[in-house]
Amino acid sequence: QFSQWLELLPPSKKVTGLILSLGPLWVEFASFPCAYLGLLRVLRGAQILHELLRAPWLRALLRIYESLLQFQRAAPSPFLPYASGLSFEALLSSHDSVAQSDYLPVLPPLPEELPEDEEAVRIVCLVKNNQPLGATIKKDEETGDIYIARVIHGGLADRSGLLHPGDLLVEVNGSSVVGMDPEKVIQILTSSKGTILFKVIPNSAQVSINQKPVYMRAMVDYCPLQDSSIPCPDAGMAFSRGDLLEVVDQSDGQWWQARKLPCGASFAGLIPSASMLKSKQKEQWWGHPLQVHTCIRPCEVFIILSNDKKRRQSCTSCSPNNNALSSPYEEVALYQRLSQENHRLIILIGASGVGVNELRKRLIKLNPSTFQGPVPHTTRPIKEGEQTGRDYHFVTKELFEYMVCNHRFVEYGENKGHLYGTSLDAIDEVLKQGQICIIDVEPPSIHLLRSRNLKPYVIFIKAPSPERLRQTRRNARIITNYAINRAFTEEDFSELEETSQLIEAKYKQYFDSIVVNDDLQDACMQLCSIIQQSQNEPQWIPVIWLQTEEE
Ligand SMILES: Nc1ncnc2c1ncn2[C@@H]1O[C@H](COP(=O)(O)OP(=O)(O)OP(=O)(O)O)[C@@H](O)[C@H]1O
Repeated sequence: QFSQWLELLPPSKKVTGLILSLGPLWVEFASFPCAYLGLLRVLRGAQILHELLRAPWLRALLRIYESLLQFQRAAPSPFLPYASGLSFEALLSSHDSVAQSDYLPVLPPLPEELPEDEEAVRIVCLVKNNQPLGATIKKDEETGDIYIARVIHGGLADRSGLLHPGDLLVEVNGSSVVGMDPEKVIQILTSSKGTILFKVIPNSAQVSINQKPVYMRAMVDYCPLQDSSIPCPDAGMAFSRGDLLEVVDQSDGQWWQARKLPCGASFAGLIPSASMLKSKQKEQWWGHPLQVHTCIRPCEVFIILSNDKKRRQSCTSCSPNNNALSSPYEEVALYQRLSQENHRLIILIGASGVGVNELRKRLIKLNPSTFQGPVPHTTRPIKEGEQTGRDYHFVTKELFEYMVCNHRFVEYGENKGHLYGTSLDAIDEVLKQGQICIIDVEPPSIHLLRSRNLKPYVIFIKAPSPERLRQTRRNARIITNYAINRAFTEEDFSELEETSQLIEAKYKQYFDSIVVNDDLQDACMQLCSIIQQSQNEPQWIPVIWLQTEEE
């Protein structure tokens, strides 16, 4: 009904008509919430009204309306029409129907010729709440002018749609701010209560670019409070390796705006762009500490309105990759595996002795038709009862070395004079049979396996708390370089805990999931369900894995 009525109105009266109808609608919402909302849902107009009410321009209009009403109540003036009992709705509709009213102010006619250098001024009224305003300001040191430097995506200023980067800030609450220090402007804002009035000269060169968000996985840690080059530390957003970031604004080549996912904050924070972060990494890499931080004082100020089995040797001392030169962000996209596609490779990572192999064996035993491990290659002679292709691929030393030279092995090593290795071909064989291939490898091998074909899903098997580790492994046996099947010693436990922490700290950006191996049965069940999810539910993967070879 509402939309039909709105459609019948001539274009000039649509806004007026909408405003006129809003008052009663609010009242009805409040009076009969359940029944009325239920009825509204079936009306076509409800959708339109909902969209309209979310529009920034209408919100701004309603805020102005609210402020004027407050002003009217607080200071009735004989010169204003609504002070004489005429409602604000009537004032807005007065252009046509009530234009002849005696109560209307008589405005001087527009001059025939407007001076060309006349600048439009915009008055912006924002209601102070507990959120930051979501804009930064900076001073032009030559002219003393204060500008809006940045409008933070999703913040109050952004949602109002009334403040834009490059707008010249002329007055705050009626006081001129020209030539003032940005910190002083912030002081005025912090000390003022209720609504805040900004007088700005809009940036005429402003272009509104509607950017699509880009999703990135952080491959490095970042803390704005430790970065003196950030234009406004208060607006910065800290992140750690592995965090998923929704980058909502890349218009500035140096400082992007992003939110962490899953989305908690309604507004974005400043993060360094990929090129910016890369150059910071390079600076650190070349080790010129005096040149790293050149900017001593932030130049923008954030406006805040209030406050076979061999023991594995985990290598954790070397860097996973060359951090200084690798990309600080990895663009990702949601991927849902199609039923006709190969399953994603499952990689289990963990400190030696944490139980990676035990969990892998249990999963395969639990459901051998679904889960399988790749058949390893070896140069040792075949034993009685063994079958080539089932227990091992028994190959000659020459063939093994040829495969090494051709990078066919994910990992290989020597034990008692014989070579053993896990090949990429053996992984492919499992996947081609439609099974889920599960492997456990050393952390650095992740890099070799991160490919478009395998789309690996990495699960970190984490050590439980020190107490639970000792309790649960009381009867467990381990294989070491020197002894087969001996009980864990206190030294083993300490080493296991330390290595587990180091692996997590260095490789967490590659982990898709973490399973704490406390109770073996529980860990196995948890692993099983995570693996099913990895294959059947949408997951974030590097965009590059979704591109074809030519791209
Ligand atoms: N949650 C658990 N509770 C009790 N015992 C466990 C648990 N997880 C593993 N174990 C036992 O700990 C021992 C070491 O486990 P496992 O062989 O799987 O280690 P690993 O992580 O593969 O390390 P490595 O490759 O060095 O052998 C095994 O005896 C295993 O049965």
